[in-house]
Amino acid sequence: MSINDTADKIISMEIRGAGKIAREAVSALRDHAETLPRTGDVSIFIREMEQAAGILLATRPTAVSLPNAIQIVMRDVRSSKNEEAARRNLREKANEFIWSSRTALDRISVMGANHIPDGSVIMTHCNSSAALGSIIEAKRQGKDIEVYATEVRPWNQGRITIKTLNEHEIPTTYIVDSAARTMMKEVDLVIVGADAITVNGAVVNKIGTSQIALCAHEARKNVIVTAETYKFAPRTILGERIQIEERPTDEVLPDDIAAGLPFVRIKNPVFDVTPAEYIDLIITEAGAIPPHLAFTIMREYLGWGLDELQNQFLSLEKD
Ligand SMILES: O=C(COP(=O)(O)O)[C@H](O)[C@H](O)COP(=O)(O)O
Repeated sequence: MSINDTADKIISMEIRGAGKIAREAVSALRDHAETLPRTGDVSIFIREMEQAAGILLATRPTAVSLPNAIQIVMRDVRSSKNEEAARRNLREKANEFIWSSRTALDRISVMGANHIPDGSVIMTHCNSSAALGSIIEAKRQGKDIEVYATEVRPWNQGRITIKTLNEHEIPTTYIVDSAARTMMKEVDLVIVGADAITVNGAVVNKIGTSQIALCAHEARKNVIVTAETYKFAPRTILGERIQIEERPTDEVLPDDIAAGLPFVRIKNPVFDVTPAEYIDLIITEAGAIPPHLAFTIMREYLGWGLDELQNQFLSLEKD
């Protein structure tokens, strides 16, 4: 798919969910490289690819999987000696990312399932392939499980979730978002995905996740986050904050109704932040970690955040 088509589909949410956004963006970059005529000048190729990456990066601001995936694919391209090497590098890195991101999901699903005891009642929120993968794998292992799935206003991603759960014949109860606390007493554990994880172990995920985590904490139920390592945000080491996407207000209330309510302001933040103290475990393809070990994942798997930090200090010393 072309860069512009992919970007449009990410903006309109036809392509959504942090993992899928990353894979589709990478595959669009790989396809885009193939459409560029050979000029023999590596700097032209890099410039064109940076421009394409910029279009994809501007689509949605919160899921850190998007800039991370682009960085993974573009990092070595930027230092390639000639055009052929740059092209080869991009193709190889893109294929590797897509493959490893799928492998990561499989690993997380197995590890996640191992953390779901037989007989569990699970609550999930939004539509996360990593969270659903774990639930489906638990069922495949023969565990007797049940799920409470929330509606997820205003986009109703919960409908995609219940459709998938239904396809796997997993008994599911569909509830409105505001029923989460009432139903928490029926639940044994919460499993959700992530759009970003910060250096202090806070998890950014679909709006409402933090309320559910708070209810789970109050009811002493475990909260498990399933997230590939590329959902961790190394730039938070440098103090960068995760931008919470605000979407159009007519997703919450149609414009014609809003127009008749001049004193009413509508807000539509679509992600929220769950502090580390409300999270029991983060399951990544590299293993399950307590949230306060987020830094370790960044250091081991996403080293460039630290390179940047190092470079910043080096340039300070030079000044
Ligand atoms: O919050 C969402 C999706 O939000 P939106 O629908 O606004 O993109 C998902 O929980 C995470 O992206 C993780 O998903 P996955 O595990 O599939 O990467």
